[in-house]
Amino acid sequence: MEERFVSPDRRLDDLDLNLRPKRFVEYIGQQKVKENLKIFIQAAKKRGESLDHVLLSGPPGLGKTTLANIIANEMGVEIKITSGPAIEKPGDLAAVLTNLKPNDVLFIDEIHRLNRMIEEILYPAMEDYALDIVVGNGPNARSVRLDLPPFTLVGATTKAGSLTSPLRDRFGVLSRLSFYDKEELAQIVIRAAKVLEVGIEEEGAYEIARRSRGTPRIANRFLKRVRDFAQIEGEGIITKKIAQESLSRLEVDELGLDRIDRKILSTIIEKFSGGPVGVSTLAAAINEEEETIEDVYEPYLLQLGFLNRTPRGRKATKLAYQHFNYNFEEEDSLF
Ligand SMILES: Nc1ncnc2c1ncn2[C@@H]1O[C@H](COP(=O)(O)OP(=O)(O)OP(=O)(O)O)[C@@H](O)[C@H]1O
Ligand SMILES: [Mg+2]
Repeated sequence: MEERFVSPDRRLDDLDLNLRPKRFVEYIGQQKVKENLKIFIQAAKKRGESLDHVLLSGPPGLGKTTLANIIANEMGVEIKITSGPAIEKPGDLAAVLTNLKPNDVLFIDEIHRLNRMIEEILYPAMEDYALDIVVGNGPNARSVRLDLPPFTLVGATTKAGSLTSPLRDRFGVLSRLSFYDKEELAQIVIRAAKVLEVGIEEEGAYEIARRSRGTPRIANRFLKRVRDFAQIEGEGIITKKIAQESLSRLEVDELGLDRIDRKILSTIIEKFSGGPVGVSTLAAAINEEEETIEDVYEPYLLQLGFLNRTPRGRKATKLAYQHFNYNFEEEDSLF
């Protein structure tokens, strides 16, 4: 299968766990989020308490899992990792909760995919560090309350809007990650190049940064491919020229858009006269999952100002027409 740099498939990255920053000093960017968390962590440690529950939201690959691990490291506690879809039965959650030690971090990835029944168990756990379980059945069934140690729930989601409000309200800290700017991404690439032990010129790092759609995961994936070109066809050092040539060969344009982005926009423009078109219709037209379009591709196209979300569907903007060399006709004015 063709390689997809934008893909949220995390298995690709797990091969390089050492690329993942372990402490705040190595975690580049997200200044506001970082500064706040640092203070909350210091204060919790000073009081000898657990950190308040933290919700991390933002598009794939911006560093939510990384940050969850850093929080545990900085607190000096252990992290237990699970995910919304992995917790199927109340017993699954009870097993995780009862294994926590005081002040530990419980990381629930894709927390918007928890089912309602599990959510209900989570509420008293988050609020009172208590687990209500039903023992016995039929007329003998009764509810027993078990005490849990104080702990920190760190939830991660690409869809903060899909969280139920009772769940969202139980988080004390809501941190929203945003796309990284070019300087930050260039720093991330330079740091990763050091870890991977490949030479890189600053201009080369910027060339990768510019095309990484504000996303560290994509920057690191590009870096690894460009490294191959540099080592086989170059002198082993990533220069601007090598970075440019290899990224064009990977069909990533100078804004970091790939074949799927181009397909999304050209379809809206050619087949749907620029939109509005509903995301399900669009997904069927280009043979992609609706969720992939919404979670993976759209956030960056919206950020670039190439796409508008309207109540009736997606519209391509003038900027998109211009970038892909289409003729843009202004909408008829009523006046
Ligand atoms: N601030 C950062 N500084 C340096 N590297 C980073 C930073 N954030 C993320 N990375 C790199 O990007 C990779 C992807 O980050 P991470 O897995 O934490 O993203 P995520 O937000 O959890 O994505 P998903 O929503 O798909 O789970 C990490 O393995 C790490 O190498
Ligand atoms: Mg993650």
